[in-house]
Amino acid sequence: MNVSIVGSGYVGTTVAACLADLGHEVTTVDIDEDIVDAINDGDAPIHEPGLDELVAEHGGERLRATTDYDVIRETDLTMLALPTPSNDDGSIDLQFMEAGASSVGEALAGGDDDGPHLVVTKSTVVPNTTEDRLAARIAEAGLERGEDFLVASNPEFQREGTAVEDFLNPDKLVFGTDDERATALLHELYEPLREAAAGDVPVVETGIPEAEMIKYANNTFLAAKVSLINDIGNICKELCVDAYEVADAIGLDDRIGERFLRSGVGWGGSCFPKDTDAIIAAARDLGYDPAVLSAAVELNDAQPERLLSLLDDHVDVTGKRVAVLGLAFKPGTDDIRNTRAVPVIEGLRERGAEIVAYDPVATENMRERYPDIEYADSAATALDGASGAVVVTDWDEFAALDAEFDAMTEPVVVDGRRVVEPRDGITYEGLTW
Ligand SMILES: NC(=O)C1=CN([C@@H]2O[C@H](COP(=O)(O)OP(=O)(O)OC[C@H]3O[C@@H](n4cnc5c(N)ncnc54)[C@H](O)[C@@H]3O)[C@@H](O)[C@H]2O)C=CC1
Ligand SMILES: O=C(O)[C@H]1O[C@H](OP(=O)(O)OP(=O)(O)OC[C@H]2O[C@@H](n3ccc(=O)[nH]c3=O)[C@H](O)[C@@H]2O)[C@H](O)[C@@H](O)[C@@H]1O
Repeated sequence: MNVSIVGSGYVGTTVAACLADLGHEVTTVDIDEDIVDAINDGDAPIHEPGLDELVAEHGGERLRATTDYDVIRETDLTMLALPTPSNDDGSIDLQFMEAGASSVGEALAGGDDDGPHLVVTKSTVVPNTTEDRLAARIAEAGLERGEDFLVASNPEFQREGTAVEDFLNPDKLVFGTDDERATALLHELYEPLREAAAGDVPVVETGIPEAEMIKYANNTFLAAKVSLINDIGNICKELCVDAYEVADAIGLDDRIGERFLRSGVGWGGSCFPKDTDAIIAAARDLGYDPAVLSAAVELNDAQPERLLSLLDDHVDVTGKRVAVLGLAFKPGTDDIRNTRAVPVIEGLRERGAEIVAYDPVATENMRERYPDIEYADSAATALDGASGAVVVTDWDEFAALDAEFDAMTEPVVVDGRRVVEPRDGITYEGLTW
């Protein structure tokens, strides 16, 4: 098939490169010329394992990029993979989606009338957005839904750090449609993926708002699961009980499941925080206050300060050098959006600490946000002379740290991710164990 994808960030580029690898002709449309040039030159615009190889192989050939929306007229369907950030009150900000939908409408209106063009919402949007807001923007170009264009929702469940692997081997595909022609096109699009996937890939055929809600239910359920294990972990810490042994045991109950039971400094990233806020705001708008989700957010917001209060128990960090190990919101990515490192850095600054931060790949992104803190080029350099270290991201390399702690002035390590091995010579505090 010939596919266009509007928005070539974390999701758009990964989906585009994977679809190209599966044999489709794919063009991404982005307003950022650097991203467009990178893809056409065969360079991935973001850090994501496995993506460099795919973009190197297909970029400029089966995978192309452009700033020109008109290209979508030549394609069989268009996916919208545009940002859906939060407004100040937590509600979803649809300005990028609406601008993209308007541009798609204008591009389609400028072409020949050769049947309806399918526009698929890949981005995470609150239920009814695709039909009420995006279809309306497309129609403003003088197009008729059903005649000139169709809309559908096909939410994406990939995680950063494993996005390529996740996209190619999803646990489900969700097709939210109101028209058999749209359903058929989505089946055609994903047929090569289902053939190549390691296991069976079930397809959930449903309505458009249901598909949109499935995405929020999926993300908020997982976020709340982590908050629940953090709540249990905080109790465990008070009781001197190891929350990880508890989690391993309850994870054996397949009604609970072993995944997403790692307690610690909390969930960050580009999606859990904004999606939880967005669905809470949407619910409150309708007069319903979701108590469990609100509590999950509140608990998550408090974990970084719990981490720092454990450090306070051992060191007065005022005027002292403190190492922050890990800046990315999770390992395997350079993404710092809503990383727990930000409240940790803020809390250390409030305490008057001199921060030295280290991350294997996210340093440059964090330097843009905090140009005035010191960045080390290795964990060893960050620890050298530090009075206290806090672990914020569970990068594998932190598990191998050992003699490096000997260079600390006050060897206190507070681990927010259970990654450092406790050893003789350091005071080790786990957040929930
Ligand atoms: N990041 C992730 O792993 C996942 C994200 N999602 C959802 O996917 C959506 C996109 O997220 P990301 O890829 O992370 O966003 P992103 O911010 O990485 O990428 C968005 C891209 O859209 C481009 N853009 C903005 N306005 C545009 C316009 N009018 N026309 C063309 N291009 C435009 C930007 O230049 C950027 O390259 C969001 O709704 C997010 O919630 C869903 C699953 C996973
Ligand atoms: O909508 C999205 O963007 C994506 O959001 C999450 O993916 P992602 O944010 O990339 O990463 P996760 O692995 O889910 O981790 C999110 C946060 O939870 C934290 N986490 C995760 C698992 C756990 O056991 N404990 C824990 O604290 C991580 O450290 C991280 O800060 C979902 O897992 C994806 O399915 C979804 O597509």
